[in-house]
Amino acid sequence: MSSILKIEQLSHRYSSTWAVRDLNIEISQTGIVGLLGSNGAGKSTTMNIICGVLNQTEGKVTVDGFDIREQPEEAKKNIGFLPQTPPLYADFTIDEYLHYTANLRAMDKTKIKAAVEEVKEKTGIGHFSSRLIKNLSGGYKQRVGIAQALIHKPRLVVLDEPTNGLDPNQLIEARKLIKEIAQEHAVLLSSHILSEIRLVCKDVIMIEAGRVVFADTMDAFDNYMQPNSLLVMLQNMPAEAALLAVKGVQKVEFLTEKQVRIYFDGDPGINERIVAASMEQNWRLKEISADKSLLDDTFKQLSTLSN
Ligand SMILES: Nc1ncnc2c1ncn2[C@@H]1O[C@H](COP(=O)(O)OP(=O)(O)OP(=O)(O)O)[C@@H](O)[C@H]1O
Repeated sequence: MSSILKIEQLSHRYSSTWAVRDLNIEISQTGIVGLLGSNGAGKSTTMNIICGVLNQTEGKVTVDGFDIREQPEEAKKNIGFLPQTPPLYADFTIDEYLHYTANLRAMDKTKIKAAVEEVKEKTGIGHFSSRLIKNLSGGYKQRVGIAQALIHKPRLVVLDEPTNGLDPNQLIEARKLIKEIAQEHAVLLSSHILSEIRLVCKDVIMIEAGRVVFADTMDAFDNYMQPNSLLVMLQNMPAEAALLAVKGVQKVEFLTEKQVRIYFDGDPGINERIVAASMEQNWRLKEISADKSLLDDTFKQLSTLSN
């Protein structure tokens, strides 16, 4: 399969500080790839370079085989971009705006009308066609932003923090829409929120201080990010001191009569030691599992450490 996006040895410097260093990324199929990183990690810089908004200091980016710097017009035919602040015109209606963006994309004039209808249908904004953009809710403005990124049917759709600032209902709708889009397009989506990336992405690229620190499937990421707490169900709950006596246990938090959260030092041998202690002291262990609910915190700690 031909590569949709290929980034080779990409580096970018703003005056004296490097925002991106030696980045290599390849996307060859539809689906959603998450670009995860804390604030200032280099996500927007990378996306702006991919989309030809910013010229890189070093390295090469090709989209659908075209170099974004050397053949920008060809490359941009296959890029749809939703920047962090959507480029909307408040005094345009949805229809006016989408016709305008289609013209900016130098689309074949005879195809624009049908393309506008199709993208409105896809993003669920058809019923607001003649409403001014300034009178739309945040969630609908975001949809219009996504619609302009899709209008020319690019192979690659780049969404910079698309779920930022949405309320819980809008979030659910936006995730659903992005998943639908990913059936036909390769989507690169950035976020600084791990749980957000987990909800929508199959693959994740984590960057910190401009460098890739992890790139694989979301499942592999969960294994890489070993949580340092466990959820343990015990029929005969012991006293705190008995749990703290198990080697590696640093803190315990009783959640219910039978469930306890155990914080440990990161040594994976903890499971076996808890099982052994339970057998010896008749705690009647029912279940022991990695505590994924705190992974967001682990991610925050990891990203602070690498800064
Ligand atoms: N125009 C600029 N001039 C100078 N430095 C910049 C500029 N834009 C970004 N930076 C710096 O480059 C680094 C990467 O920024 P970037 O915006 O790419 O990160 P990010 O991961 O997108 O973070 P955020 O989510 O906060 O936008 C940061 O240290 C930032 O301060």
